[in-house]
Amino acid sequence: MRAGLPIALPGMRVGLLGGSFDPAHEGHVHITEMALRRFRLDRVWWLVTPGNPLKAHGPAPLAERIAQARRIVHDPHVEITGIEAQLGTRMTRDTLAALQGLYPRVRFVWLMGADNMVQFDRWDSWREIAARVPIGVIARPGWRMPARFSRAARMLWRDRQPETQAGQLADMVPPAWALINVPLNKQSSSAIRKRLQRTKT
Ligand SMILES: Nc1ncnc2c1ncn2[C@@H]1O[C@H](COP(=O)(O)OP(=O)(O)OP(=O)(O)O)[C@@H](O)[C@H]1O
Ligand SMILES: O=C(O)c1ccc[n+]([C@@H]2O[C@H](COP(=O)([O-])O)[C@@H](O)[C@H]2O)c1
Repeated sequence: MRAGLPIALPGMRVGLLGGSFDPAHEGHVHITEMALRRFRLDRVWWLVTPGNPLKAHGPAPLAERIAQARRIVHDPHVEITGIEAQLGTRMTRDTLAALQGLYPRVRFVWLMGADNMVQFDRWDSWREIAARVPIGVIARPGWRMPARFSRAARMLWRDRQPETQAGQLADMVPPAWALINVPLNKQSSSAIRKRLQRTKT
């Protein structure tokens, strides 16, 4: 195992929550706890990205975002990582390929909020991502229906699992995905950034 990377035992179910976390907020903590419980995961690793390939504006420095995320997460089952910077990957497809090479016996599940499902078909090699790992989608206010009827969801409709099967998602052979309904949380990093900007001016 490469120095500095998280430890995972063979057979562990690890959820990967990729994000800008600019800044991390209670919504991230909430969906992480929901994902741990409903997808029956052993761990969730936050992958704090050096920068979302689809977002034009660069986020705050990685070290700052990681330090702030660590201040708000207290669950020992959750690890805040800068894995993509460590591995030198930016595209999710490349990150997953690298992680699956490094942890061949770990069962990874890609996690994302429903808003990301709506633009998933614009991600690099998104069909390959869906073929590599099961995907757990978590409800977000205003995005449940758009996610359900998104282009990616339509193209992967055969692979959609009923919510009642969410606990088995990590054991399924991909492509497989499930959308879980959870108590909604309105927090968003862009709203926080806007508020901070207003207080500065
Ligand atoms: N309140 C929330 N409910 C559900 N999912 C969320 C919520 N906040 C963030 N997520 C999900 O967490 C992951 C990381 O999100 P990200 O760091 O982009 O935060 P964000 O609040 O969505 O940021 P921004 O407002 O800048 O887009 C994404 O998959 C996103 O969909
Ligand atoms: O690989 C891609 O093409 C790709 C395109 C858009 C977003 N992503 C990933 O999606 C995750 C969520 O990003 P964000 O900025 O919405 O928090 C984060 O891990 C990004 O690297 C990945």
